[in-house]
Amino acid sequence: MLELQDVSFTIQKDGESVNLVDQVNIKVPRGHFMAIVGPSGCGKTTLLKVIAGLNPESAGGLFWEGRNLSIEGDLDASDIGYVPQFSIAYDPLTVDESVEAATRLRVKVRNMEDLDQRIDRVLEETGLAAIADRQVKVLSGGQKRRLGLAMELVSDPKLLLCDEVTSGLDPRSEREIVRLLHDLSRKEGRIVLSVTHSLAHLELYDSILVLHEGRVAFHGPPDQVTHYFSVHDTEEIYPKLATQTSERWQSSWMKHREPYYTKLERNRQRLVDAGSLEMPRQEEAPDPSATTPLGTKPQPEKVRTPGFFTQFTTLLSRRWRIFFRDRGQVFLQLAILICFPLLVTLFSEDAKGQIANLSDTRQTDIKEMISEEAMVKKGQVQVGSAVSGIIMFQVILLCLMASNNSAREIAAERPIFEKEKFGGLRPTAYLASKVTFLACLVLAQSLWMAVFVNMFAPFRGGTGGFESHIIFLLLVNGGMTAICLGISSLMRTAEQASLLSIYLVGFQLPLSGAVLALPGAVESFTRPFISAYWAWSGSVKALEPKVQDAVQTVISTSLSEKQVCMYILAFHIGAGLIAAWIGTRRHQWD
Ligand SMILES: Nc1ncnc2c1ncn2[C@@H]1O[C@H](COP(=O)(O)OP(=O)(O)OP(=O)(O)O)[C@@H](O)[C@H]1O
Repeated sequence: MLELQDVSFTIQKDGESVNLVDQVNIKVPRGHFMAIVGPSGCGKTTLLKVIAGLNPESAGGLFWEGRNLSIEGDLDASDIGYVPQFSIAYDPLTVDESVEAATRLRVKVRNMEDLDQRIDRVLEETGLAAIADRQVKVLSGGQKRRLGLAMELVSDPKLLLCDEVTSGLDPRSEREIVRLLHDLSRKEGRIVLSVTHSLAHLELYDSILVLHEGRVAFHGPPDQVTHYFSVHDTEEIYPKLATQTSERWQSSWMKHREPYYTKLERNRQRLVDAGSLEMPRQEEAPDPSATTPLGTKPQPEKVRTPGFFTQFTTLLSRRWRIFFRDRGQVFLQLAILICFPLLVTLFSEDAKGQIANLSDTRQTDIKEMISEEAMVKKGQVQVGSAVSGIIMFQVILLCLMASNNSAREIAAERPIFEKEKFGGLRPTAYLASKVTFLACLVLAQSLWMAVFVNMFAPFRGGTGGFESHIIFLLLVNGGMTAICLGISSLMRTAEQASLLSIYLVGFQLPLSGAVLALPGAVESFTRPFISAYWAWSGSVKALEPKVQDAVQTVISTSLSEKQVCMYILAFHIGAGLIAAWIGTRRHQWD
């Protein structure tokens, strides 16, 4: 049995305490289907989140089979299913793939047969078997709600919490979903609590909880609700609620509730006698008035959460599948991959001759060069500008790619991630899958940028210079990708994350000092944060001495040693990953 004793949830608003849920007392036995209804803003979702443990209660206690959840710990993630108002499936995946991923993330299966059986059973139960191959994006509203339920049922939850799963559906689909929830509550002693605006189909519920301004105004059998409120039709309940304060409704309910609870109990006994309630295997039908001390009854087979590696591989393969199914994303990535290096080579076309001349002049016609000092200086300036420009262009384009890689990566799917975290997903497995996916993009982009540009405008490096240049391109792309991932993980919305990441990239060039020298005070403050500077500086230091000299003639910004540049870029990667890790651990349901 689920029992709430004087449960309140309080927030601070304008320096005052406001009770969004106020002293709620209810008892819900196993195998029970309860509707939570009430006018908009009365606290239905808030109460559901308190029961789920997403909003920790400010006062009172929640009990599960007599066990105080606040003291003895919450239910296991697999024991609770929470179907939120938003869709928890990815549009490009099929129904089958969505349920499979949910199962692999939530349930430690014994083998492939066990996995298939679980998926098939859930698809059958929710009526989705016939459309298992259909993509989520083409499902109807009702089918999406069924899918949301299916993805929660994979772990056989004892407590299924549904938030507005019927809103926006046509009357027929709404009835089908309520009927489905009703049937689910008849299996394995499952408690199903459903928040709904709709006062239709109330007869399918075992009990109706009417909330008013966070307080209980009624909790009893559906056929008693009109009688209690002295109305002819359920539609008249909400206007009736507005006729007196919630305190009065609450105190009135506390006085009258016993006979209604007796009726609820009688109804329940009838169901048990008729064999309509299927109780959990190895568990006796629980006595609703009894509290069960922890561990005194044999427990049904426990569903266990899979390990890090299973969750990591499931998420990674799902990410690649979503990537390849999204043609727009694949096209954009390919276009960026091909066009950005192409752009650099176009701009480097003129510079090639100048760089070659610098080499020719020095090696074959040194005497003439000395006599024509002015010409040499001019040549040096041209070569220095060209080489520095090409390197910085590569660096900036890679920074742009980085922000495109990761700015939305976590923020855009935050609600789904929070939902999966609630279901037992480890944030470290999630982050590791993101890092692995992004590392592949970073590798492809940086290596191709370095190699492609080098084919048309060879990098004039000293010993090991080109290899160092590749490393700096990898590090700057990796650093910016990690930082943008951190931003994506910390920001509340994908729009905020994108905007901040674009600003970050936009400031790289002016603050790098490669184009214009910055005032000393500004430079020493901003430089540590400007990845582009460190990659550019490191790459310039990797040039052969005479080309490096040419670059030095056109810049007034000091260059840093290669080792220092590498350490700082590695630090940027680390800082970005730490920010991403902090963000993923943070609770950000809303
Ligand atoms: N974290 C919060 N901070 C401040 N106010 C909140 C918070 N969560 C909920 N509220 C407010 O508490 C009230 C109850 O919200 P809740 O979402 O529980 O209502 P509801 O009954 O589910 O509404 P609806 O039927 O419209 O979905 C609303 O006025 C809402 O604005």
